Amino acid sequence: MKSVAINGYGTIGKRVADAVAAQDDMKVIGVSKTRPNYEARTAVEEKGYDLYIGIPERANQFKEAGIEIAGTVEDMIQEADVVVDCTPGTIGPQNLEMYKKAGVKAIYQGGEDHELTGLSFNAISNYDDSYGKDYTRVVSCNTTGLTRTLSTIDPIADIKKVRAVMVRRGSDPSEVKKGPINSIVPNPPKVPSHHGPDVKTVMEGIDVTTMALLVPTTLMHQHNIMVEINNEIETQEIIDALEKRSRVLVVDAGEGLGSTAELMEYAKELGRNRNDLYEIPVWRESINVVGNELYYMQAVHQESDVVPENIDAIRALLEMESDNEKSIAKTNKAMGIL
Ligand SMILES: NC(=O)C1=CN([C@@H]2O[C@H](COP(=O)(O)OP(=O)(O)OC[C@H]3O[C@@H](n4cnc5c(N)ncnc54)[C@H](O)[C@@H]3O)[C@@H](O)[C@H]2O)C=CC1
Ligand SMILES: O=C(OP(=O)(O)O)[C@H](O)COP(=O)(O)O
Repeated sequence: MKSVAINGYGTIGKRVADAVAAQDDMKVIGVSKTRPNYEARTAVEEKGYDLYIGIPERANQFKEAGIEIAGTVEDMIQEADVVVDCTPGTIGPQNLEMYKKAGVKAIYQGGEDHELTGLSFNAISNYDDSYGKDYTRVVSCNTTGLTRTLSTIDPIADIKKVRAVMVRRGSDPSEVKKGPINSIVPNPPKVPSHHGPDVKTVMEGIDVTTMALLVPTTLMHQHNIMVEINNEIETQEIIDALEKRSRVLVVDAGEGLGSTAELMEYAKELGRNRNDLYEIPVWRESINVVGNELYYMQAVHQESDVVPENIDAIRALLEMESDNEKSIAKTNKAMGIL
């Protein structure tokens, strides 16, 4: 049983904690917060996690709020085999020295640059690269979505180049101070966005360029993907491959799943923890091979698709399972992923 610490208990961290707790070969030894808010309280009182604080000077604030703490982040990581760093992008790099000093392995998230760890992770495309290593980075939610479908398509279609337009959610549901609320914003306004270069960190040699914009929605990103392919292939072969791939769902707009809102409603029907949709839904009607070009559209539940990837990254770093498909299957089973 391996011991996992989760540093930063926000959108991603709280989901990673629950996903770790659902596995039979690893356990949560602590989670961390910087403020005594409702997430800190539920972590302790509802979930039963030991809570550590990221800013030691704030111990009194937790005491005054009546939220029990077990120590500081430095204390937490002493006991861990691996720490999953789910702090915001600006904090993560500062933590690396602390992890090195404590001799603990660490997994970062997609808000960090690839250069921080020199290694990035996706369970389907490059699990082996992180096997036994000290530090890796699970690529961002959008990059994970692109990588899952492209690495399923490449072996049968032989991808020549990819061009994608990424429609990104403006903010997460609880981010009340972020927008846009009445605008479509090229973001970044320059091309490429970070997603194309990021896919290259987990799919060596792929030619992929992306452009991105923000829209006023809080749940799900949406991708429009154009792929030039070398192999002659039928549309149905692409559909079959995507249907076989776990963590990817071919969905029918005609069955009432024609929008991101309906997909999130579908996730509620599935009865998942927090109504999460860990899989990447691809609209069946959009999948179309025309000559040497493949077109498709997909969506990404930004809060959850990277969560199972973090579990597989733990198994890779700690050499708990050498076969990526076995780790993926084990994670999927524990989390009820299709
Ligand atoms: N929200 C999303 O849609 C996704 C986020 N990511 C990445 O995951 C990472 C975390 O993002 P979120 O969970 O959205 O952020 P968040 O803001 O929801 O949560 C961050 C957590 O870190 C805590 N924190 C802040 N400073 C800290 C410190 N010094 N020590 C310990 N904890 C500290 C905060 O209190 C908060 O609990 C980022 O790299 C982000 O880019 C990746 C995929 C999707
Ligand atoms: O990794 C994400 O998106 P991204 O892949 O578009 O950077 C997450 O949705 C977090 O994005 P944010 O850093 O804008 O909150």
